[in-house]
Amino acid sequence: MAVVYRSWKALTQNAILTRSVSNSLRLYSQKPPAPVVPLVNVEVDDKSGVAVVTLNRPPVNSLNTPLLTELGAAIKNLEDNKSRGMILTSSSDTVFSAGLDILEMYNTPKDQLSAFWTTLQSTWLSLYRSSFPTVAAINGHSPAGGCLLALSCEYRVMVGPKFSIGLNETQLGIVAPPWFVICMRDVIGHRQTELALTTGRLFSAPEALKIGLIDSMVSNKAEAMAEAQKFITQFAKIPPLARKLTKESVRGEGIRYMEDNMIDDLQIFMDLVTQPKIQKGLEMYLATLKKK
Ligand SMILES: CCCCC/C=C\C/C=C\C/C=C/C(=O)SCCNC(=O)CCNC(=O)[C@H](O)C(C)(C)COP(=O)(O)OP(=O)(O)OC[C@H]1O[C@@H](n2cnc3c(N)ncnc32)[C@H](O)[C@@H]1OP(=O)(O)O
Repeated sequence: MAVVYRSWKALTQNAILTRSVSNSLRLYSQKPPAPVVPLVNVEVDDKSGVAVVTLNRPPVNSLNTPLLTELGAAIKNLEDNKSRGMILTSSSDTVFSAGLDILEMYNTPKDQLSAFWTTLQSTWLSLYRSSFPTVAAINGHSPAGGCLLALSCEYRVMVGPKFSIGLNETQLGIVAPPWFVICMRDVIGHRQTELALTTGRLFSAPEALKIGLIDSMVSNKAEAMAEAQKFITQFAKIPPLARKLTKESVRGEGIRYMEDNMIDDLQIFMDLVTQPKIQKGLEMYLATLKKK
């Protein structure tokens, strides 16, 4: 028995030695690990105290769980530090955000699907009810979830005329949840929302300006940033608590909807999106995007 033990021990020690030599050799031959690039950049201007939060998930800033988690953390951080305001924009020249990452909803295990949706719910709520002023500087296309992010800010400046924005969910065979609808309705009104959502219409920037989906159209990102700063500056003289409570009151319906219905909303999402027919639709939509 002792012999067996000794030889087993020698064997394992030998294996450990071999493994550690080969690990070291592998380390020498490996490239240095790629730097971890944040999916969301936050830069706070020293003078104005305004934070520029830049979505940075090339190529199209599709919203997956890690990006939404980072965005949620960034907003919480600004909240904790009593931020003066936030401008939400994109590092891409052509896309603000392509909306929810369809790969998070297609063929996804249930626990991941559930984590994805609850992260979206909580990040959305923290943006929508943030105590500080928020502006979307929309410097590219902004369909579906991208439009939701923009609608959740208090002011929208969009680079035009060539980019588009809207809630196009029905075109994909899915449904914009009630809180998406509330956001749209509060900005463009009931009638326009019904028309826009049932057709899944994407609006060009001039069309969006006409129906009030955006507040202003500019010709480049620098102009968008300047106008966004200007919007936030007007709050310098407004007492922050009065501002925050007023915003919460105006946005009460959306806030209460989410607070009271988080679990039901998740359940409805899970039931709908896991249906074979919807999965097939998402598969076909992904294929058309790839074929372009
Ligand atoms: C009452 C009950 C309620 C229950 C609710 C239930 C369900 C609803 C669930 C959710 C609501 C959904 C919200 C959404 O946001 S769904 C996403 C909708 N988004 C879109 O339709 C936009 C699709 N993308 C585009 O139109 C274009 O990409 C673009 C944004 C106009 C940019 O065009 P561009 O030419 O610049 O890029 P490409 O098209 O070549 O794309 C590059 C690359 O990215 C991939 N991609 C694009 N968009 C997405 C996406 N949203 N998700 C994942 N991947 C995306 C594309 O396939 C390309 O990939 P490749 O591998 O070919 O490089």
